[in-house]
Amino acid sequence: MPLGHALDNRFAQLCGIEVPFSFDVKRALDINVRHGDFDFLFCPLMYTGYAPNKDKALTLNRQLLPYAGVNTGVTYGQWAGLVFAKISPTWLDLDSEDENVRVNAEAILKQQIEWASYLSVKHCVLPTPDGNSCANYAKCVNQILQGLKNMESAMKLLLRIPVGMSNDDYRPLSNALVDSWETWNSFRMLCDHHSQLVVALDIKRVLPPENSLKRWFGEPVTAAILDTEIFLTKARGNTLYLPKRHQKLIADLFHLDTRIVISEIKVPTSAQSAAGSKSQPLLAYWSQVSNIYKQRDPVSEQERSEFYTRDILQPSLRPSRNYSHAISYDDHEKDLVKYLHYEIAISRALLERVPDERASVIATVLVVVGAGRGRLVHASLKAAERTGRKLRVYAVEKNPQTVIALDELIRANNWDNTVSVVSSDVRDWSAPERADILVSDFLGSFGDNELSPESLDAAQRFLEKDGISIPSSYTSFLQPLTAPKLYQEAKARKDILHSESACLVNLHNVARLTPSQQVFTFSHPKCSDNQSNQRYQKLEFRIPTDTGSAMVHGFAGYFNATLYKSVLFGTEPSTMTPNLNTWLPMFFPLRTPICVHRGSILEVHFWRCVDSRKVWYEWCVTSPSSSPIHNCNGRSCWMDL
Ligand SMILES: C[S@@+](CC[C@H](N)C(=O)[O-])C[C@H]1O[C@@H](n2cnc3c(N)ncnc32)[C@H](O)[C@@H]1O
Repeated sequence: MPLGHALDNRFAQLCGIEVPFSFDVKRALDINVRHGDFDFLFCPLMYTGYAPNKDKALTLNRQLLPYAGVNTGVTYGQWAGLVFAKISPTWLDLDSEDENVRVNAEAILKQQIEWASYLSVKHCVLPTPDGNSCANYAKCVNQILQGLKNMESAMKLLLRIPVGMSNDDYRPLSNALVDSWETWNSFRMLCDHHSQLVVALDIKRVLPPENSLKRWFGEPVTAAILDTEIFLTKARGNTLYLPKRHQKLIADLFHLDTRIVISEIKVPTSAQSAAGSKSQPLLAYWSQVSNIYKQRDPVSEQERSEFYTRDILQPSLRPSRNYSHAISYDDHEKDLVKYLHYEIAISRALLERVPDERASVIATVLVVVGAGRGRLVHASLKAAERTGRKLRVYAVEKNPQTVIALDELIRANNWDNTVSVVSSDVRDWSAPERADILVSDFLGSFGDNELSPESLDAAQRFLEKDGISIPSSYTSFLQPLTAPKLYQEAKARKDILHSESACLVNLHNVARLTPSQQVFTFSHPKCSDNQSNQRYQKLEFRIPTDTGSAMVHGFAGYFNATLYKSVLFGTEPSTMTPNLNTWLPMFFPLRTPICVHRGSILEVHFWRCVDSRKVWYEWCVTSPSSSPIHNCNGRSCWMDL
């Protein structure tokens, strides 16, 4: 049973089969998909043995070419959903010195795509370009891509790119070898990053180093073709298996929604006996892939709910304008992990501040600044109960709508004796007494990007000299990314605003090129009122030598916060707190992507700028080449004070 059907997902294209040319596509579909184990067919649409007359240029559309699929009874729905068309490579020498060969190749490439489009095929796999010379090939594909824009069916062109080496090619790593990622990169740059040009990876037996492989996780890898030669046979029992690294690669590709294709083209006869059936020689290969799919970690509810937000640029929050709708609070309040961390931090602060013997006499003054609908007030009261300490709470909130809900919560729970609701901006509030503990939740995805430093500066004037701020510090982090999808999205808007605005993104189809590095740290309470909230940081990211070259489309931004002493949480990937859901990573784009080479240094400058009305970031790259300084004077994105 096809993998998609077996998993109750009849329309999923999870595992396909590459078959040789056949005029009778319906029969091939019946054998492999309808009555077989595969979700789709990957097949040539033109007889592969066909060769045009080398001495004569073809007249486009005049010559009848040997196509498959003519009058075969395959429905348009089946062409669209069950067939990936393979554009035959044998005579497609689009960069030939010989003009006739080149012109014929151009004509036949176009005709094949037109034929596929006429049949409603949605995926056409293009032959691998020659790494040394492919400009004319790219020019033809680019012309086709421009034509596709206006067509109803959004056909994708998959460029077939080998990854690793087959046994025959194997030599210890040599500089002379063309890095296939570079071939892909130069081809997509020639086609101006067109979103319908994607990748079909040809997975080979000997895989490149881990970092080099990881680059593909940022690319639009729509299919991965597994040659049967990558499967090994156990000495005893004749059982097929996949090497560990291939297993992991396939699992990672499934995670990116890549379709896996098993190629029937070179099935060894030994495999037929391993499969135990001559009629279905690929069953054993299919089982290996299917097991990898079934063994993936189950998708959590949270992941499922975030599925449709993957790799979509969302405007970053602006504290002065957000939280005007109840829904913003609904989203925040779902994060139980966040509130639990606050509760633990407040408990520890209470225990250290008030000794056991004075617990019944001392009431700690705790101010929640930006109390929202009261979740931090609740966490504070739970901490008091848990530690047996007394509290006097002020809940300060500037949004009058939210204050209604906050007030309601306090009265409904009979907390009025302990909690006073203050409907005011904290900057304008005259506190009736000094606070021992200040609890706030102004952190943004990049730590300080929702004006936590400025808001807490205003609150510090009513904090006791030895008072505690929760959080007590937070640090932002940056990490260079390959993220062509995000780049395409920003570019499609065709304005400077989108190409240099920091956004929130559920990062999925991206490659993280180096570990992240710290950018700005803020601590509270501040030692001196004069300490500025402006910051400047220069960072140097070294691209690992086994990565090869890579494209940087921008930077992911994260944060880590210390709530109180050892109570920490954050989103920085190497230390991130599990199930902390409030914050998506930030994305700081580059207007023009920058190519970095293995072992090189990527030098980045980041500024946090402040004037009397607003706060904003500016950023640029100065090595290996210089970018413009982005978001000059906060012209595209800023936070109002
Ligand atoms: C991220 S929400 C947190 C709400 C609440 N603490 C929670 O955890 O559900 C931040 C809240 O701070 C409020 N706020 C922002 N700046 C403020 C200021 N200067 N004074 C008072 N409240 C402020 C906003 O209106 C919003 O309700």
